[in-house]
Amino acid sequence: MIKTKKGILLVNLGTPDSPGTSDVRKYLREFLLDPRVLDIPAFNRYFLVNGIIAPFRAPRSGASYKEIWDKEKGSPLMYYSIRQKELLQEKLGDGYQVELAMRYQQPAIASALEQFRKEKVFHIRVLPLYPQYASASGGTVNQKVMEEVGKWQVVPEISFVNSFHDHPLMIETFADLGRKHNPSSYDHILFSFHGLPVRQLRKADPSGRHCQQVAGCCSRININNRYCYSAQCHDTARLIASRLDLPEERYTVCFQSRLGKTPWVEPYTSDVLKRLAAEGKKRLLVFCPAFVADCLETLYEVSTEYDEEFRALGGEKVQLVESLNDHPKWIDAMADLARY
Ligand SMILES: C=CC1=C(C)c2cc3[nH]c(cc4nc(cc5[nH]c(cc1n2)c(C)c5CCC(=O)O)C(CCC(=O)O)=C4C)c(C)c3C=C
Ligand SMILES: [Fe+2]
Ligand SMILES: [Fe+2]
Repeated sequence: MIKTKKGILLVNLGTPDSPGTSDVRKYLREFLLDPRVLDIPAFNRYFLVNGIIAPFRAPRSGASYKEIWDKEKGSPLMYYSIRQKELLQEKLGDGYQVELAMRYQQPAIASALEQFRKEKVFHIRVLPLYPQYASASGGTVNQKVMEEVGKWQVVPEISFVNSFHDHPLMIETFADLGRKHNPSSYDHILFSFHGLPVRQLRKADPSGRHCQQVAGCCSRININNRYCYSAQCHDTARLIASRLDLPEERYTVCFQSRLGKTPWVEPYTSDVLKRLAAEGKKRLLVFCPAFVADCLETLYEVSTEYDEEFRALGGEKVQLVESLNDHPKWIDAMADLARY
């Protein structure tokens, strides 16, 4: 029997090369021209991205990226992902070869796969770094990998992780990170997930009649909705809350980062902030369990924008719980997901 290393391909979203407008525009164009992300007719997508989003959003997003950009290390999403790759390689040892890729921009999925081919690694497990499944996140990663290996003469033996929203070690890591902030000293706890257009949830519903059409459709996960993004988000939040002994009335699940005017999964985090401020709540602790590394959506949108929004409404503090980043228990969770 010929012994070879086993390959692990970690894939996260990607980030611009710099916070400069032209790099951010390049990044946004590649990202938003993906039909799994902006799932509208191709003509409308090209018009929206090239005519509106790239020219108008890029300078604004660039200014936000500047706020979180580290002078030496660059984008937080990138440097935490590199660290995760290094630590996972250390943990798994010589029997495995770990590569990191980004779905958009660099390092490209094709180059990471090429590394495996060069090293004669023909067993590969793909681990998209998104706990909850969405076609716009893990779905597009796995599709891209299939497209790339589909061009090879020898198609490798390959497996894909779809999602890991309830992985016990990941749940425990979020709970550990939350405990550091002493949740009982906050008036309310939010679990703020990245949002998703409602039409994408509907398309992922195998029955076509349940998700977003029946009240409370996905507040509980079951065999029929187990790959529903919203159902997985609610389940992740419920599991973290239960590790922290938080009763239901002490926390709210909500969704941030809406883009455009079409309906996205509700409740929107902004609306929840308004309701809580009106109820007289002053201090909020916010988990962002759709992300495994701190990034623009946590460090800027939550820590800066939502904090300012909430203070303007009479609140005192929005405190972000840091992401999984390089927490040793999260590296154990990754190793558990990776080993085969
Ligand atoms: C149609 C638009 C978008 C969908 C659908 C979407 C899904 C989605 N995104 C993530 C994770 C991340 N998104 C990030 C940034 C980001 N997301 C969108 C749009 C959609 N995302 C935009 C336009 C941006 C860019 C930033 C901005 O201009 O505001 C990031 C952060 C990247 C970074 O460099 O820090 C992450 C991570 C998930 C998990 C997801 C589906 C569930
Ligand atoms: Fe996003
Ligand atoms: Fe649903």
